[in-house]
Amino acid sequence: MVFEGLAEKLQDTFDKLRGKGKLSEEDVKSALKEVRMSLLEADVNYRVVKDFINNIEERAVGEEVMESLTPAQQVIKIVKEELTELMGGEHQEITFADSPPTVIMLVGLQGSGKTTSAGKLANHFKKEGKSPLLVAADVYRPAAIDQLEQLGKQLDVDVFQMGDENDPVDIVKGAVSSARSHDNDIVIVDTAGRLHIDEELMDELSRIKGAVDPEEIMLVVDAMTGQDAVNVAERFTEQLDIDGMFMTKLDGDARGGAALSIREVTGRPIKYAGVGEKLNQLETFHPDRMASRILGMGDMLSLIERAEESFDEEQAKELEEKLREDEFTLEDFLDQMDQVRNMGPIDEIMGMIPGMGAANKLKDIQVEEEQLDKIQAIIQSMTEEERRDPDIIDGSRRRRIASGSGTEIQDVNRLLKQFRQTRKMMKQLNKKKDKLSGGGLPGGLNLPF
Ligand SMILES: Nc1nc2c(ncn2[C@@H]2O[C@H](COP(=O)(O)OP(=O)(O)OP(=O)(O)O)[C@@H](O)[C@H]2O)c(=O)[nH]1
Repeated sequence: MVFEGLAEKLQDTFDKLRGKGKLSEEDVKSALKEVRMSLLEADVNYRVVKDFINNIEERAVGEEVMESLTPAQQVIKIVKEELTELMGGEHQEITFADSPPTVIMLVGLQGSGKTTSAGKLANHFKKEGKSPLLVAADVYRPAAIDQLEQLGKQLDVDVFQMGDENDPVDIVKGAVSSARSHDNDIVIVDTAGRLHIDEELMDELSRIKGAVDPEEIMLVVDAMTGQDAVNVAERFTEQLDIDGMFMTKLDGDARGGAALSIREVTGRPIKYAGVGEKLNQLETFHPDRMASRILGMGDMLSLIERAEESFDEEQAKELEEKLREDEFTLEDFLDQMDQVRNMGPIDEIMGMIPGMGAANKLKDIQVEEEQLDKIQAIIQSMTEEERRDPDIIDGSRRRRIASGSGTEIQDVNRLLKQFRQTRKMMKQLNKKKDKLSGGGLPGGLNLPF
């Protein structure tokens, strides 16, 4: 889960503070000492931690907070505000061109996730109704061109390429004029990466920048590389004057050192985050929501957005219809489960629900994940007919399904019972909803478990 280790420690510190009632200056100072340690252990840049703690101390150790009715809450509120500020305050949008196309140039080291992120951005903008063009400007790694072509096919997005024998500057120029004539309003350029920053790479990127004057130079950095990512970002900012960052692999970053330091060190904000390998696993980066998640206060807005990225509008409508007509089958149950799992690991999803965030409450989630695997295996072991009409599943069929899925007969029984209850509940919920609003459940959020 994103920032799992850090979140757990900070939440422990604040739980202790909450338990105290009245706070002394000493209490606040010792809590801040713990916060400081946790941030350093999370690999946050030393200078950043120092300023951060000083700012909080200045605001928190004073009469106003100490004398308030809820001093612990006040301290936590200040920490949340400062964490938000640390990550850049308000979410920063990319700059769109007055007259399209908007050119987004993705830069970064090899393996940072540039090509995948280009695909994610194209998918994201397409869902917003735009018409993106992906540009293959990495001519040194022929596989990168193929990879982009594949992504384009998968997403049904246009790809511009001129093979690997042309100058990237000419390719990008060609792409921009092609976008103009084909009404592509966003051009996403996948540039070459190197293992290390070198003059040749920077020179090429500068030439592309000079030739097409992109609205947005976005550095793709890998969160898992911690302070190395921060150093890379510093160099790219100095040499190329980047506008913002796409931080990848945040899903695997339990510490959070790069995400928490990079804006303060470079002065450039994170605009998007990658939270998985799949193309819908992109998050618009909102510092306040991220701070809220770290402090265990949940993040419903990102959860809803993630659902919107993952759920297919058409499927949602179909499902709603089925629920209404009472035709919801185990097949649909399985589809829904797939879609929910598509949103990301269950612990991460749960962490976005207010009150569920406390990382220590999420320890059981691993078990939940196994439970979901089991359910999936059971349904997959049924025949099509059984999935459509579970009432025909008698004793001997149950035995067959259990052995086919490597589960116990009780597991099959439990699932069938749960399914019947869900169906009943959905029907009632739909009736109520109909009465209240004359409409069905909101698209895509009909979770059957
Ligand atoms: N878990 C996770 N993996 C990611 C994410 N973004 C990219 N990856 C993975 O990181 C690896 C490298 O991604 P690429 O997109 O090929 O990297 P690249 O920067 O284009 O590489 P070069 O073309 O060599 O410069 C792939 O295995 C991706 O699936 C992310 O947000 N989370």
